[in-house]
Parts: sequence; structure tokens; C-alpha cells
Amino acid sequence: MMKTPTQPLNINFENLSVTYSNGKLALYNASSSVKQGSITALVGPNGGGKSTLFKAIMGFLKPTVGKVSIGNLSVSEAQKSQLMAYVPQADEVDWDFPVSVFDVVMMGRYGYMNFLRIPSQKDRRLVMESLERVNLVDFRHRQIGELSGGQKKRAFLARALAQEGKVILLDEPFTGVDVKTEKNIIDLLIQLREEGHTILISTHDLASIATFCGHRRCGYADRTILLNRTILAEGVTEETFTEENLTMTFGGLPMNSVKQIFN
Ligand SMILES: Nc1ncnc2c1ncn2[C@@H]1O[C@H](COP(=O)(O)OP(=O)(O)OP(=O)(O)O)[C@@H](O)[C@H]1O
Repeated sequence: MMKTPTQPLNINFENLSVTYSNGKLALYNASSSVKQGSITALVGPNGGGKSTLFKAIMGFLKPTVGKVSIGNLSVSEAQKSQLMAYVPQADEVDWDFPVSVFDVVMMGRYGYMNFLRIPSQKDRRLVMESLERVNLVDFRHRQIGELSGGQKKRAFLARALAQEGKVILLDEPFTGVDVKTEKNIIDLLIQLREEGHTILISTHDLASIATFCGHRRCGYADRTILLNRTILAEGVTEETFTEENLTMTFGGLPMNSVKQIFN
């Protein structure tokens, strides 16, 4: 039987460690809670373990140590109830695959269909509404590879909306996206927060961090988690997003790029 959520859909993870089969320790002893109705930024350098943490949260990989829950549900229970949606990084997708934008968004409905996968009226309606929300209705017949970087992100965001997932993880949604699209995505995320979703966004790009959360205008990310193999700092964005914390997280990179954010 499907277990129903009786607690807020917070993403809780405790003492998570992930060692890959080649012996690489990608994530060490990470614990946190991402609250329902908030936007949390997961910020750290390339290779810092953001995607690994996402995959552990989504249940795509089993942590070596530690556990994840979504409110009172296990990850697999939350997955079965279609509560979890994932917007992947561009390089995780086969863009040559012969599917249209409409088809990709319809995949968000597969979990609700039987094995014949015949879409109902409701499935079609939700797909069209999701395409409208990301402004891609006119592109719905395009092959997915024939979209710009920003349009591709929006297509996968529409898939997440069509799925009606309450917990949404976005892996690097601003990479390769122009400023206008970035703003559109942010506006949509703010609406989703108001609708009570749990939103976790990863980014490694200091320039994009500066636009979405410069020192003096911590825009929309309520909370920030700084990750470099382990959680180095976390909390309310204004307090966490300090020069000292960023230098610690991005240590090894030219610190000019960190300094620029604060000037
Ligand atoms: N399947 C794998 N097998 C072995 N090592 C891996 C695997 N996937 C990732 N790694 C390694 O684990 C570390 C963390 O990688 P991960 O992809 O989680 O980082 P990230 O913060 O998401 O980086 P990016 O911003 O580049 O996406 C890296 O050193 C990476 O090379």
C-alpha cells in the first residue's frame, strides 16, 4: 500500500557518506534538513560532491553510510508516490534521442500510467499546463536536441511540474543559460516555493551565485549549504554566504573570483 506523508516533506539526511567503487570518497558525513516551502542552494566547487548528494537523495545510488528520508517516508516510498522530481545536468541526457519536448514532459506522467502508457486527458492537460508555465508551448514538437541550453533546462523543469513532484532537485539549472531565462527560472521557483514545494538547487558557478545571491541581495535562496566533500557551512543564506565561508569552500580556486562577489 502507498504510504501517505503525515509530516512536512523535508529532505532529511544524516551522516551520509558515499565511496564509489574505485575507492573515491565523494561525500563524507553530510547531515542536514531541507525544509518544505523553502529554496535551498547547494553550493560547492566542481567535483565537490553535489551530484553525488543529489543522487543519494533521489535514491539513484545507495549511500555507503547514512540515511535519507522525505518527511516520514523513505526515499523509495516518496518515489513510489511521485513526490520526487529531478532536473538533471545537461550531460546526463542523451540529446540525440528521438523524442519531442512534449514527449519528455509526458515522461513526468509515466509513474501515474499503467504499463501501456496511454496518456489520459488529465495527463495531456498537465503536460500542456507545464509547458505553458515554462513558456515552451510553441516548441512542443521540437526534437529535444534542437533546443538551446536554457530551453532544455525549461523542458526538464516542465517534466518535473507535470510529475507534480513536491520535492524538486535541480542540478546546475543556470549553467549555459542566459540572464533572461535565469530570471524566468527563478521566478518559477519562487512560485513553486509559495505553493509549498521543497526545492534544492545545486550550483558550482561563482558568477551565477553572485547573480542569485550576491552579498547585498540574497535573492531567493532561503538557505545555503556549502559543500566540498563534506558540509562546511550551512544556514540562512545571508549568514552563510560570507567571504570566509566561500573561500573555505572554493579554496584552491583564484580567490579573486570570490572577492569580486563582495565588491
Ligand atoms: N561514478 C563515479 N565513480 C567514481 N567516481 C565518481 C563517480 N561519480 C563522481 N565521482 C567522483 O566523485 C567526486 C564528486 O563528484 P560529483 O559529480 O558529485 O561532484 P559535483 O559537485 O556534482 O561536481 P560538478 O559541479 O562538476 O557536477 C568527483 O571527484 C568525481 O570525480
